[in-house]
Amino acid sequence: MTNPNIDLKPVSEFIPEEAPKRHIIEMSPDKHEVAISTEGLQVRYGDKLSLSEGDLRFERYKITSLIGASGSGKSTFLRSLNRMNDGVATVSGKIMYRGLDINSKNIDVYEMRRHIGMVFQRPNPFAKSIYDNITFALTQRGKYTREQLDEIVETSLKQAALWDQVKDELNKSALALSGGQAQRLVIARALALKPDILLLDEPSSALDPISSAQFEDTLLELKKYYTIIIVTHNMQQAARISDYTAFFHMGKVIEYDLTRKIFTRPKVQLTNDYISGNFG
Ligand SMILES: Nc1ncnc2c1ncn2[C@@H]1O[C@H](COP(=O)(O)OP(=O)(O)OP(=O)(O)O)[C@@H](O)[C@H]1O
Repeated sequence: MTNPNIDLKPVSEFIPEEAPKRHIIEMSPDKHEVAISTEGLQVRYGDKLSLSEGDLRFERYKITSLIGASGSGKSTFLRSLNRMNDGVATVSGKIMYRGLDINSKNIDVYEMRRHIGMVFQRPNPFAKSIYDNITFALTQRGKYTREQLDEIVETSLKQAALWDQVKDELNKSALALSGGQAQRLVIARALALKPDILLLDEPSSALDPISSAQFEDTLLELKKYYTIIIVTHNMQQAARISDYTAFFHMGKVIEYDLTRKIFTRPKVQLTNDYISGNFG
């Protein structure tokens, strides 16, 4: 007979769920130059812990893709890297950039974002001319001559592979650009601030296949000068452009390795299931 004073829980609740196996690449300082890293990063929306991802390192001048099913925490992670979750979520842990914890209170977030730029899923040009879109943020905080601005506009548009298409109509409204051109413009806008790291959140999901292919070529060109971390749902894209891939699942990175290893011989079954389309 059971004792009615004891609230018996099902036995299954006493057995801890087995933590999924993980495999995270080691990056040794003598072999890999690390551009940005996290230490004990956790993100909570209200009471809900949505991301608990300890220590990850991202190599300089490489492209790292963040992949995983919807809701696995990719954007939450990416947005935390340049404090886009401030005011939206509670982000604890360290984000180390050039020896500084940029998640600490005394950081000038605006200044930090000049170093770590972000481009969102949907291109969001300002209702201004192409030229002013690129120079707007610069002129808000600094003094530049017209010649300096002209030079920055030209260089950024060239890097974003848009210069040839728009060089004769820089005063045209940016709202008249096509989707692919607008995405390049917002990249040029981010590049004008001369960032070190570019964070891209599904940047080509709204583009047609041709624009998307051109966009991938642009990224491969940009990685000569920038460290790129990109969220993508497109497995082929991750396989084509990235040096490293991190697979997210339920707020954790399950596997993080060289892209060719992730896509040819992943070490964790869950990764294999995801890339072979068994879930997500
Ligand atoms: N602003 C928010 N407020 C509350 N919960 C949020 C917010 N943004 C994300 N979440 C939750 O955090 C978890 C991770 O979401 P996140 O958007 O980071 O996933 P994701 O992998 O980027 O998904 P997707 O591929 O669909 O963009 C989800 O459970 C989501 O509901």
